Amino acid sequence: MSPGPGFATIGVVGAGAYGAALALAASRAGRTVRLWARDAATVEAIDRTRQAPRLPGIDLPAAVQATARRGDLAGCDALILAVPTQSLRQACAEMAPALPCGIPVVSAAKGIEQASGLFPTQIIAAAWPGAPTAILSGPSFAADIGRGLPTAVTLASGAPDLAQALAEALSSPAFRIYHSGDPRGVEIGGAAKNVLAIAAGIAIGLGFGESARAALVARGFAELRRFGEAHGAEPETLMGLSGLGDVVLSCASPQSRNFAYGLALGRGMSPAEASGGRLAEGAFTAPILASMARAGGIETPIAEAVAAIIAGRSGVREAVAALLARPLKAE
Ligand SMILES: NC(=O)C1=CN([C@@H]2O[C@H](COP(=O)(O)OP(=O)(O)OC[C@H]3O[C@@H](n4cnc5c(N)ncnc54)[C@H](O)[C@@H]3O)[C@@H](O)[C@H]2O)C=CC1
Ligand SMILES: O=C(CO)COP(=O)(O)O
Repeated sequence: MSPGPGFATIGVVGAGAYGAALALAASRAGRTVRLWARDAATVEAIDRTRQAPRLPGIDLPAAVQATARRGDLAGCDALILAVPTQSLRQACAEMAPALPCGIPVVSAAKGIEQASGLFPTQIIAAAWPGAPTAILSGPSFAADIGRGLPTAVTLASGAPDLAQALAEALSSPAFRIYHSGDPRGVEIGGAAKNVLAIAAGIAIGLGFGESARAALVARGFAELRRFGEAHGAEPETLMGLSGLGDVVLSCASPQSRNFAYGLALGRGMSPAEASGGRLAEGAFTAPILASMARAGGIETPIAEAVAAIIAGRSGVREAVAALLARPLKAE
């Protein structure tokens, strides 16, 4: 594919699993990519092995150049921030002074900032005034993208033309990017699905079986819709790749770190042990999502239960018993 006008060079900030996968995807779409890591050791490892430490076994092509120098991103036409949600504000603050005014900034994070209740594009807007913002989200494991398996995600911006141009610039045959003008809907799906994946993992870890998982996913999706619509999300967005699509993926697969975290909780590990040092975004999102829902009078009992377990206010069996004791009502 030949680079379209304007997006020949893409900067990716964060050389973890997803940053490396998106850098590779962008290179497959014909872009030149600068992959920025905050530590020189990661850059040295990529230069030496041509693989990112968090995405082992996947070779990065020469079009992906790793760097720890912010100045190397100055010539980029758009920036993708592939860092955890709770680090997004800091990443913006670090990058903004080094980059040209008006460069589009795309978040790939799936969560809600705990301190503020802001979604990723809102964090960028607050921390990087003047930057056009977008969100990329949808069912896509970094390893699947890396292996070139067929994957589809959504890229949304309040400026729909920007979303379309970026989606076209970053798509390739196996990595299909749909575009959307509903960033809030896309980012709410990405944030909430991680909480539901933890809940699904807990149910399976407790040995409750597949029928229980299906019930939890369906009732959890009803929560996601209530929360999303109350925050201005379009129902069609919530039913799409970034909502329903990602719920289906993350609640079904132990490849999901959030699901795996829930699985470990359900099998009796403490919240501190359960992550095994891996990022489980839903553990950070659950408490703030539940508290935002409570403040808005939105019922989210599954998110409440996950938040209570993570905070140590409830054991897994106790939390599930409370869910099962809820009054039966019209669906
Ligand atoms: N791994 C996956 O399959 C997918 C991940 N995501 C999302 O992508 C985001 C990042 O996740 P992963 O890459 O998987 O996590 P990861 O744990 O593999 O990597 C995170 C990277 O961010 C870097 N980082 C943290 N704070 C930073 C900062 N202030 N400045 C620069 N770099 C910083 C870390 O050094 C690390 O390299 C999360 O929000 C996650 O939900 C989304 C879709 C799929
Ligand atoms: O977001 C993802 C898949 O779409 C990755 O899920 P985990 O962060 O749970 O691994």
